[in-house]
Amino acid sequence: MNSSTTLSDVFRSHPIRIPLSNLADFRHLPDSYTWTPEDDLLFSASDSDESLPFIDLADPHVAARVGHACTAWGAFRITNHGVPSRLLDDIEFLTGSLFRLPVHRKLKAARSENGISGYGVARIASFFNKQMWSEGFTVIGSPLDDFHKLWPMHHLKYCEIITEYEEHMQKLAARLMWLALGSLGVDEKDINWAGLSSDFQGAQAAIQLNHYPICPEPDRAMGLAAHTDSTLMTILYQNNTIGLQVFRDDVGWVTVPPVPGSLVVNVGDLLHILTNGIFPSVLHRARVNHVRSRFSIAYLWGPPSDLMISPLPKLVNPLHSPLYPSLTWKQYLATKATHFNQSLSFIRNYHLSSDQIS
Ligand SMILES: C=C1C[C@]23C[C@@]1(O)CC[C@H]2[C@@]12CCC[C@@](C)(C(=O)O1)[C@H]2[C@@H]3C(=O)O
Ligand SMILES: O=C(O)CCC(=O)C(=O)O
Ligand SMILES: [Fe+2]
Repeated sequence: MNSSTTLSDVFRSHPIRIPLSNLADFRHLPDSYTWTPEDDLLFSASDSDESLPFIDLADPHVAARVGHACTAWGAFRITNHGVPSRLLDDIEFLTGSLFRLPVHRKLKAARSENGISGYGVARIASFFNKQMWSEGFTVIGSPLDDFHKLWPMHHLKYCEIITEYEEHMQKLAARLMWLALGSLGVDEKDINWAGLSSDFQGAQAAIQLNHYPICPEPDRAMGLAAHTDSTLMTILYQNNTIGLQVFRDDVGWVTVPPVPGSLVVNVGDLLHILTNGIFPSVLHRARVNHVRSRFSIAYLWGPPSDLMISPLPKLVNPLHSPLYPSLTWKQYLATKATHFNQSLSFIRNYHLSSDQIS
């Protein structure tokens, strides 16, 4: 993850200050953590027993299956992905070790109000009146300084895990991107036109570690509220605890139970833009429970942060005019910091009334 300075600049003009509480201290759910449909329109939308596609990456028809899942769901689960299970155990161990530290130790690496890396609540917290039952840690660029603050004696061991995880995720993300775009007939020259190299060199990423502690009243609490990711793609590992849900307009909330060794892949807003709306970026959220702590690790993968992203010309024609203007990941993150889940419709409407986004 190089050029971290560029993505880190994004939130300088969008500071957030959300108090962190020690969730383990609460025996009852405080009002400030009690969600109702007024706090989030989709809070009580119906649950469905549909299941998210499960794709074996060794399947001979893998590209068609990925393409279908991206079009119909904007998400899918994968197996046979090549990420060693030992590495998944290591990243889960790192995540558990981090969040099990006493609060005063975690706060040594607290994210600053206008910063991007470190310990804190998810950035989307600023859009809700109620607090979410979770804590997070964002890694962009080298985690060395933050990890040194957390584990003065053992930080190098944890940095190695992050580096190895990142290397595997980078390769997997590029492979999945090719499967998804290949299913639409997009080839290397279309990608080069967009300024991306065929191995997606220069792509940037964030790693988001999430912890959802045991909750006294899970039905009234929210772990991570409904959102889409501002990425090209997100690859998520979850520990063996239920919580992730994806939303489909026609069926409601679909639970994505963990399957040991598998990963979940989400289409993000930028891939939605690149495919001119063919792939939806999936709305998802995390619920909590009163039995087991839940951990998840999201690899949020995007383009070089200053590269202009726009609908691929191959996917634009007289019947399908471009739905979105060109913009960089940095510009999109800044839009998201103001317009949150309305960001795509905001830039779409802006595009229809003008041509450029500043
Ligand atoms: C690159 C990024 C995506 C993200 C904002 C960030 O700058 C770093 C944290 C990411 C994350 C992880 C949790 C959910 C999310 C919506 C959030 O609040 O912070 C995503 C952001 C995003 O995808 O917009
Ligand atoms: O914890 C989860 O299952 C979801 C996490 C997530 O959506 C994110 O980090 O962006
Ligand atoms: Fe997400």
